Amino acid sequence: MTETRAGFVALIGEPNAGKSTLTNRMVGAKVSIVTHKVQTTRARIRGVALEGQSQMVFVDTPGLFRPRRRLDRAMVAAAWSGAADADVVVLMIEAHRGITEGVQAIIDALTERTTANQIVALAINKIDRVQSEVLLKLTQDLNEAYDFKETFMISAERGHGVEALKSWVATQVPEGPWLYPEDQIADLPMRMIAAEMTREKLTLRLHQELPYQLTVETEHWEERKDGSCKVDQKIFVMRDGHKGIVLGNKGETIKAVSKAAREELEEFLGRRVHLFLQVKVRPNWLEEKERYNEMGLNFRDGNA
Ligand SMILES: Nc1nc2c(ncn2[C@@H]2O[C@H](COP(=O)(O)OP(=O)(O)OP(=O)(O)O)[C@@H](O)[C@H]2O)c(=O)[nH]1
Repeated sequence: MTETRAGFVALIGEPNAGKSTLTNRMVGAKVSIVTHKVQTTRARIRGVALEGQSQMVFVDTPGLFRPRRRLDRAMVAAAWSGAADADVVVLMIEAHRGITEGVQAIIDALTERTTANQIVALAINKIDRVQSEVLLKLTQDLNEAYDFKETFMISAERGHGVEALKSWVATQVPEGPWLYPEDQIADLPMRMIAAEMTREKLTLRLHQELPYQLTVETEHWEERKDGSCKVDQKIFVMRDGHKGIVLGNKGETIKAVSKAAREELEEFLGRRVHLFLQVKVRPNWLEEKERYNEMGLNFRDGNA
């Protein structure tokens, strides 16, 4: 009864189906610190959601059906790998678009690409955009086309049906220990995650040169009316010489880092980001950082 459950959940669907919106809703504020650390493994982890004793790890299937005109077989095969490891696969469809060519292609591939152990469900999204008759007919047609274990009608944006879907998925992931310890999925303010992303890109770019001698802080986060956000970050280094290294020849290092971090943040948030990086020399940041960490720790423990 109190057995823990944990598993991988893949949301698949055509671009724009609402996968990011749904993930964000299900994961909520609990964005995962592992998100950007586990990316090098096969599937990219979008977030970890908890429901009761269940841990659901949402994996991304990047660019699954992007080639809209001609579905290049090799490309689709590669993209399916994210879904292949998932315990639960949720196909997301846009209600108002119905069974498009792309949706049909995914359904055709489902039988071949999924194994008997995998649970495949259907989520018809954007139900706010259609009449109920249309929805019922679509549900029927889709379930004739494929034997989905369960069908959900949702509006990821408005939140309708999302809780039902989440609770159901929680019961479908296999019994077993959690995949990520709870302290790794503690609430992390988005600012910290964004800073961590930039720090990681710097570390990757600079290799051994100064991995732990710099720190990144998000100073300002502004939500813009057009849906994008503006993020200002400061990179603190200990010496003038380090500043030069971080900037690189004609600023090329900082430019590359900024681009990589921005792209990752955009993908994570599912929207446009304007990222501004500034390098500052602050000889004592290491000690300050320790205090900061301590505060961060207290912040998390503060719930108790
Ligand atoms: N009307 C309506 N719009 C929605 C709903 N869910 C998502 N959207 C919108 O659909 C668009 C695409 O949503 P995303 O979540 O970015 O879709 P995605 O599947 O992650 O897209 P890719 O990243 O291109 O694969 C956004 O403009 C959302 O605001 C919904 O329930 N109703």
